Amino acid sequence: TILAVRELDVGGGTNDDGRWQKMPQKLTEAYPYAFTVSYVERARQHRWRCSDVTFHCSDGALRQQWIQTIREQLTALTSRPKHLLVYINPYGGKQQGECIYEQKVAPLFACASISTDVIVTEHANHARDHLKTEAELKKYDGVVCVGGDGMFSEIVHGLVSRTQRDNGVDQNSPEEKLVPCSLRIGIIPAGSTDCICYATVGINDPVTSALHVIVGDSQPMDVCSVHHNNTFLRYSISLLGYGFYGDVLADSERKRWMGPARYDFSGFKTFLTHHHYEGAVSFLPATDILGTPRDKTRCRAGCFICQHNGQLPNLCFCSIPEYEVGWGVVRGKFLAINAASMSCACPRSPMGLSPAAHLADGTTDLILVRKCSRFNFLRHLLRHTSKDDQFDMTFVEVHRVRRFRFTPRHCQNDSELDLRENGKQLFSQICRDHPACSCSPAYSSWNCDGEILPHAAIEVGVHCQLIKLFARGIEEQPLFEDLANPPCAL
Ligand SMILES: CCCCCCCCCCCCC/C=C/[C@@H](O)[C@H](CO)NC(=O)CCCCCCCCCCCCCCC
Ligand SMILES: Nc1ncnc2c1ncn2[C@@H]1O[C@H](COP(=O)(O)OP(=O)(O)OP(=O)(O)O)[C@@H](O)[C@H]1O
Ligand SMILES: [Ca+2]
Repeated sequence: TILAVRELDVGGGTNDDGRWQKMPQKLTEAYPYAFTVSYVERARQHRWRCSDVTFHCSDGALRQQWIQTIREQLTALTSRPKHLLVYINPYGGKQQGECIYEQKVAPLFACASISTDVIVTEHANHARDHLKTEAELKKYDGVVCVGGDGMFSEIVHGLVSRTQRDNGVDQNSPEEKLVPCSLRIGIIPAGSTDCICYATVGINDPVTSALHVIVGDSQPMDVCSVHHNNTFLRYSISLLGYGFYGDVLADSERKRWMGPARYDFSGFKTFLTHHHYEGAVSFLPATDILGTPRDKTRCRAGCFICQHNGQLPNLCFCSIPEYEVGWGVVRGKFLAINAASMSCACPRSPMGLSPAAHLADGTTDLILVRKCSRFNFLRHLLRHTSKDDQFDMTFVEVHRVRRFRFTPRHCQNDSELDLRENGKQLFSQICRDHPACSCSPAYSSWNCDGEILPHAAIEVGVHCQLIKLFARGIEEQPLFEDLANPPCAL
């Protein structure tokens, strides 16, 4: 794939790649007109690199003809962005955002003749609010964020809210069908988890992501809307987790100074605390789709399942009252309730929370981990780091759903609570106020893509392919990697 072409001044010796100098002087005298073509070269583990190849010719007009023809071909590729709006979070991950952008990404955008407006954010939600109200979106072919999953989430909230407002859609109604965003989003990874980038590109590497932006890739993605009592709370793209992942996040927020290691520290602490939470999960299973959460097939570039399911009518956002038919309910005590709308693969767990989940199939995988021993929970967690099936355990169940609701036990109808239960509720409240007590507190928090939600009772619906990323999904690794990388791939 060609990225750019430029003239090379052979006589003046100004070129810096040193390649032509290796040619015998006689040859450079005979072919003094040179031009350089930059192209994408695939490296190991889904990495892409920019490589150059220089061509020499004997006459200047011929060189101009080559350059002009290649430039015309490149301009004709309408999927490639020409103007981008870039937001950089200077405080994400290891605080390298600005440096990564200036050193690795900006030169590539310049080489591909992409113009950029760059905003270094000054506070949290700066990017979100700028997109929501001020940004002149008509000027751009896409929005790029430099940061982690939190920064990506800001961009999604800004763009989705803006699109709904521009189209007169009320975000507060959980039944409303949302209007898809037209601008694509690029992520230059510079965060702590980078799970969106990892699961859509296959690696968290800034140069690879920049090249996917330049070649104009497009990957649709599902977005979950989260409501509480007919009030909009947030959107989620990767993980909604109550219990374990909620508690890990709540604890780790107090340890931001530790950087990315805070998740391991809080993970270990939360694992030892071993709290469980009681409640009811009701859900609308996706029955009309291809694929299940226990499949061996994975969502990969050009995924057939996403294409197929993406075309199905999504009955949960229309006014057919019968959609209530077929809801399932599970009540009990849970260590974790997770909804993974995509695999959530990341360096910590290369297969992810739900390895067979799809990026754009209009569903989320609802994973219910019931109360069990610490030993069994550890076995379950450990399976996330290997190829073993984390769902093949008696205390774990998984459903592929279009919608779900969670009601913590102490929030349920008074009529459902008998006297004895009311007594327990009071007891739990006391426990919440006195953390030294060894029983579990009544409520956990929801971890919504790395943000804590203010309510435990929520209602969630999946909006199929609401946004698009500058990515193409993970490409299948070729059987013989070296054959896929011949030395002079143009
Ligand atoms: C024994 C090792 C087991 C390892 C099991 C690891 C499973 C990890 C699955 C990670 C899934 C991440 C999903 C991504 C969520 C993002 O939207 C969000 C924003 O960036 N990240 C987090 O909330 C950040 C969440 C980070 C969660 C980290 C959990 C670490 C668990 C460590 C448990 C240690 C137990 C050790 C017992 C000896
Ligand atoms: N200028 C800023 N100052 C402070 N916070 C910011 C600024 N810009 C963005 N943020 C906030 O910082 C939070 C974390 O950012 P980001 O996602 O880039 O990194 P991270 O948390 O280290 O990575 P991850 O989300 O992958 O774990 C985001 O929620 C974002 O809202
Ligand atoms: Ca999905």
